[in-house]
Amino acid sequence: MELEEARQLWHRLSEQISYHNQKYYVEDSPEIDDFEYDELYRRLEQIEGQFPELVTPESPTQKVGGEALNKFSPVIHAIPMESLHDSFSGQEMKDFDRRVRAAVGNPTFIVEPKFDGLSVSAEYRDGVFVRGSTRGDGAVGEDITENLRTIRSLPKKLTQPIPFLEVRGEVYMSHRSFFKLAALQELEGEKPFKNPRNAAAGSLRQKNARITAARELDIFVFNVQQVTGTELHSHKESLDFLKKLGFAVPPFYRTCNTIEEVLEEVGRIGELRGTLDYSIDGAVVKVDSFSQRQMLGSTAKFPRWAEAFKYPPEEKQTKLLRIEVNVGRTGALTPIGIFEPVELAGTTVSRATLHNQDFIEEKGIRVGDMVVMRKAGEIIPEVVGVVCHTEDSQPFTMPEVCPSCGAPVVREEGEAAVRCTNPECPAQLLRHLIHFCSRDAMDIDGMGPAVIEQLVEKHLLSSPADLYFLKKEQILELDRKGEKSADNLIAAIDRSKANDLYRLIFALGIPHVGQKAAKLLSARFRTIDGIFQAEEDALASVEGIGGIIAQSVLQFFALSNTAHLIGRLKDAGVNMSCLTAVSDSRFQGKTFVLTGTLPNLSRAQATELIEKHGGKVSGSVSKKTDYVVAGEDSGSKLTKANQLGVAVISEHELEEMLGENS
Ligand SMILES: NC(=O)c1ccc[n+]([C@@H]2O[C@H](COP(=O)([O-])OP(=O)(O)OC[C@H]3O[C@@H](n4cnc5c(N)ncnc54)[C@H](O)[C@@H]3O)[C@@H](O)[C@H]2O)c1
Ligand SMILES: [Zn+2]
Repeated sequence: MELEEARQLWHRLSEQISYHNQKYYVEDSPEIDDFEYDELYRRLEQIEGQFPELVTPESPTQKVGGEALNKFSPVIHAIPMESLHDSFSGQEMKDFDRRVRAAVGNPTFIVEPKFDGLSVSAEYRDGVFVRGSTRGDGAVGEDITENLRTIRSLPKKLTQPIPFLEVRGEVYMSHRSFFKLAALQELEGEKPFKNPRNAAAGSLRQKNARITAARELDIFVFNVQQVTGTELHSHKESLDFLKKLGFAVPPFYRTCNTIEEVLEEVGRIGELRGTLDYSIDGAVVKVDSFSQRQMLGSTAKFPRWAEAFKYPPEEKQTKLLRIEVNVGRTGALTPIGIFEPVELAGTTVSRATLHNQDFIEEKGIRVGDMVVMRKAGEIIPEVVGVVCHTEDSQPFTMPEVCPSCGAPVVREEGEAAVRCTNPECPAQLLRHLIHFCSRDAMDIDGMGPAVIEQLVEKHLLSSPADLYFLKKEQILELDRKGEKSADNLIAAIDRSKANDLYRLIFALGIPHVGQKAAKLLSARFRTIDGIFQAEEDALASVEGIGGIIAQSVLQFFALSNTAHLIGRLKDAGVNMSCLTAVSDSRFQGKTFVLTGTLPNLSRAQATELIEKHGGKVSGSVSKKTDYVVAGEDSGSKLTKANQLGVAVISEHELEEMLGENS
């Protein structure tokens, strides 16, 4: 390769790497997996090895990845938070061993798991936690003290009042907590994190530490950055010291004297990794003795006394036996591939999401195909691609009805997913109920997700209508529900029966019908039956309701389950009429004439009121006039109205026609 060619390649690679660094470190939402990233990085390293003149301080190989965000205050790291150099083969590990031996003679190594989370520093004064920060670019990080404080496994007070201590560790999310969070995010219609590492990073770097607190993070502490009043001589000694102070240190590590032992332990950790409840993306090999570490020193980016070994993602071939369709809690249908079981990174894999029809088509997947499976982010298996079709391979198409309830499904414009729209679909029940009771919908105080979940589990709720038939004794069976709170809950349910119609319409969860559209529909059609009977034209002609909403309303009311649900809500005594007259159109098509002086309203005010409700105000009385609103000193217009037999009303009567909320 010529220098010029190398320079171009260098530019391209460093641009790509910088882009992915931004996605990964700053946005916590990578687009490629670590393995692919590592390949780009290694190509850059190779080019720089061949053409050292290309290396600048700006090169991604010379900088620690992250960048402090200005939403947090900066923290200057007194001791730089370095990265680690990666090895991908036994040969590279042997090279590392040789370099170390050349410099220090006979080293002792410690081999630990490499936790895949977010690197942080925590500082203690007199044994009390005072400050925490992210690694950032290694020199300057972000102040995340309040966020770190919410992590239970990080001690806030040490067992000894050490005058000053700074430690380094990795914040992570257990797989159990990750799956729990992903389920919650799905329920709330949020975009779930791709893997536990992003979940940990995204949860920790929250401006609002209360969000962090809800996220169940953990930490392993593996290094003493600075300490006063104590002399430490080796890594092993410092891990013991940290443990005694109350820190969670790596749950296992091994002392090795030869590279053979090191490689054996690296292999063992590799086999173990699928069985752990936290993600590891490698093993770290460290020189134990601090005096030897000092002799080895550091490069601009990482210490020469440590090396990370990265396990390649495991890939295996297997056969796609069939595709099941799962209905999520948002009603989205997801095709799930069922495979001949294979061992991948320590666990047996037989299922993987195929996401949606587009994914299946892009990859050309057919039932019966031989495919390559990979475990991404160490926990979620994925299909990399098709190896070959077999004789009996069959193309797959998504069903047109919901596999859970049989209702027709719809694919919304611009969306990859198809959804079931049935308001009583059992798969979506929980989410529907939570929405139904929420503040902007039926506003049932005390009926939150936890209570609803218990009621569903006990089979006491299988439709929103069931809420209105709940008995106090049934509520008393729930956790932490005493007499008083059961009474309150029953009262809140009861109160919600009197809600205005728009709340009910919104609560039904009709696709595309938000609170605003619910208000417009309620005001225009006045009753649930009015909406039920409305034709598409009538629906679409309401200002603010477009064709899409009209279609969606029509589809929703055409479902037999909808009629059934509304029937039961009616039986329960839930209000089905519009109670407010805010900008409704009850005077649609009516013409008014104002005459004389009205007792309270000016002409302008009266006109505004009539127009607000869809009426027209005209200057002269004719046969087409519907009402003449007459005040004091009405003259010829009143006479004319009487002659033509047009209804004459007073201001008071006009107001009565509008009800209270005019
Ligand atoms: N997918 C993407 O787009 C993307 C982008 C950027 C970076 N990445 C990933 O991040 C890696 C580079 O990130 P990096 O510079 O933070 O390096 P790194 O994560 O590979 O290694 C350094 C880190 O390991 C952590 N660590 C975990 N356990 C440890 C232990 N027992 N002892 C010491 N340190 C331990 C430390 O906190 C340290 O910050 C890449 O190799 C890639 O895997 C991915
Ligand atoms: Zn369904």
